[in-house]
Amino acid sequence: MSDIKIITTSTVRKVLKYEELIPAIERCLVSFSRGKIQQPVRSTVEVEKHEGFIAIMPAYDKEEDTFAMKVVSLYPNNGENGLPTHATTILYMQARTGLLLATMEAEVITDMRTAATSAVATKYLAPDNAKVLAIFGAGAQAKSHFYALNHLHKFEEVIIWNRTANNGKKLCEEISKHCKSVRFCSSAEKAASKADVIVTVTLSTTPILYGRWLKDGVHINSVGACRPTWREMDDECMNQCDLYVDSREGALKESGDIIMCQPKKLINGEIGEVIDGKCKVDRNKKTIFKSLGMAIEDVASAHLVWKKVN
Ligand SMILES: NC(=O)C1=CN([C@@H]2O[C@H](COP(=O)(O)OP(=O)(O)OC[C@H]3O[C@@H](n4cnc5c(N)ncnc54)[C@H](O)[C@@H]3O)[C@@H](O)[C@H]2O)C=CC1
Ligand SMILES: O=C(O)C1=NCCCC1
Repeated sequence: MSDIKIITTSTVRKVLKYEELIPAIERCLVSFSRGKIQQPVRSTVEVEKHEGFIAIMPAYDKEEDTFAMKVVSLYPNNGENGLPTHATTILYMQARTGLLLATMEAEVITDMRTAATSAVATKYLAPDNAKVLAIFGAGAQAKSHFYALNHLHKFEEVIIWNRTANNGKKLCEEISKHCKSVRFCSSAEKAASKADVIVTVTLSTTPILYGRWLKDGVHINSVGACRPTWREMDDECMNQCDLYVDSREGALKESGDIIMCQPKKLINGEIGEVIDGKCKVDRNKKTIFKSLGMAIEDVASAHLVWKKVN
């Protein structure tokens, strides 16, 4: 047995590329919805004293014979102290023996695989000819979402809204090298009402996106609000849209946007069912992809990284 490898952030950054990651994510979303993935809904431990939580996320891909487990902590208040709000590690194990092959620093994997998942959802749910992308938030996920979505589709205009204008403007500066028209907008309403595709990637626990702002046919990737009492979208937004999720089981346990919605909001399908042709989509309708994040996305990403370093 060779030594266990420690794979650092800089290695992950070097080897993980959207051109391979996006198809790998698309494949595993289908496998998940076909029941070919063994993945419990993640277990979460609340650390009330510090307003944080820690979750463990294991999954086994029966077709690929790959296994990994991610540990993720989310401490929203860290941001105020200049610390990362999320900390993540993946244990990549040999499925055949259960032995540990590698420990991977997983922040870049988490940013990229979440954005790749939203890119896949956008490919299947967004209106044809989407021109304007609005991103709500300016953190790690906002950045990765721009790059993943820009990889699949060239938007004519990208609008960033963020609670803190300075951070929003900094993100605009960075991504303006890759898109002709990028601007910061201090009004969430104005940003949303122009957009064909909206990405919400904030740590807000109350709605920041309202149904009354939405354009016809808009597609929303809602990536934040991963706790049963947290919201990113108001009831009107939820009720105007057809709703797709990564995992029904996960969404019904964790998504405040779905659990708290009045009247009760029905899920149209899992994105894996859409890709697989088992669930028909009307692209003229407003759609939401509610992403909670799945361990199998980490398994697929870690496997790509592992193949590159071996
Ligand atoms: N669905 C998934 O697979 C995953 C979801 N996430 C979620 O995505 C969201 C963004 O994560 P990161 O970019 O890594 O975090 P980050 O800490 O890098 O950025 C957070 C962003 O939220 C904004 N924000 C914080 N509090 C806010 C409030 N009350 N109202 C409006 N904006 C607020 C900040 O200004 C910042 O732009 C989080 O909710 C996170 O938990 C993260 C990883 C995976
Ligand atoms: O899937 C993940 O990774 C996460 N999802 C929700 C927020 C924490 C990280």
